[in-house]
Amino acid sequence: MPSPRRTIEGRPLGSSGGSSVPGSPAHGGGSGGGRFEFQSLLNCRAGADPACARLRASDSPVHRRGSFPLAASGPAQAAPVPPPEDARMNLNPSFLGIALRSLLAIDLWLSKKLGVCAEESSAWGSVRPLMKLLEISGHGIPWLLGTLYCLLRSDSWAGREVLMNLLFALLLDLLLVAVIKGLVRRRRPAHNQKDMFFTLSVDKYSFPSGHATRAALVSRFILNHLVLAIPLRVLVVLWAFVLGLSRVMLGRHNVTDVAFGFFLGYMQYSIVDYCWLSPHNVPVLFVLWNQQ
Ligand SMILES: CC(C)=CCC/C(C)=C/COP(=O)(O)O
Repeated sequence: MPSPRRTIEGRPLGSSGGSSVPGSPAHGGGSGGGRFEFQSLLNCRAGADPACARLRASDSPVHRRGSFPLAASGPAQAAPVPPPEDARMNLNPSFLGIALRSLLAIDLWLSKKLGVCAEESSAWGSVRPLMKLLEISGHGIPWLLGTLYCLLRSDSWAGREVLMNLLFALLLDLLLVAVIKGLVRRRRPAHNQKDMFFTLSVDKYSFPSGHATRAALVSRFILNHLVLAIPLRVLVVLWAFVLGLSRVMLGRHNVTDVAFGFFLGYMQYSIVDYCWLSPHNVPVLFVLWNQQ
């Protein structure tokens, strides 16, 4: 017969003798301390043991506020030992904590469900090449090289000004995404294949999606600075949306990476618009250009 788990005092846990020695599992000092305390509390019968009474008195939020009669009676009250902060958080998770954990669980579940072309053998594996083409259409390299090429070929000042700002927007986007990815360090989904074209070191992380930020930024930029017929404007918005969706379908990202990416890209355009580079506010850029 397996022997019952014992505390460092030699009394079995879960009967009536949960120890509250700091650093012991029952006190929450070891890994998973909150769970041990919770088990001890469940197994305690009211008034059966002073140690149990001490645990109840120090753990419950009601008792901590001092409004429970047991907390004010009995010899164990002489030196109540408060549990460590992390153990209290395990027992009393905040509303925000529960909401965030639920959102994360829904995010992971939905992202896995939507990752229908993460592999060739996946349900929609046959459209994977098309998704990868979309991936290249939102990659930083073609956008940077394309903008630089157009800038060098442009023969109008108005065109140069717009392209100079697009270049600034693309560089700002790369910088902000790299900083946030480096800070958050959220791993890409487990079902992602590591076959992405030309990545930076931070691109092993997934939050936020760089393709989604670029899609939102560039499409807002184009809609504001190019005169396009309505069908083309719809196409631009559609491209941005499908590009974001394809990130999840390819298994590169979770839904929240893309949603935040869209939000960030949208806000980045506002920054670019606010700091708009022109011969009036940054004459040096345009004077240098004139001298070439
Ligand atoms: C090397 C350059 C200039 C850009 C990297 C572009 C890239 C690979 C971004 C990662 O995008 P996701 O975060 O959407 O996977």
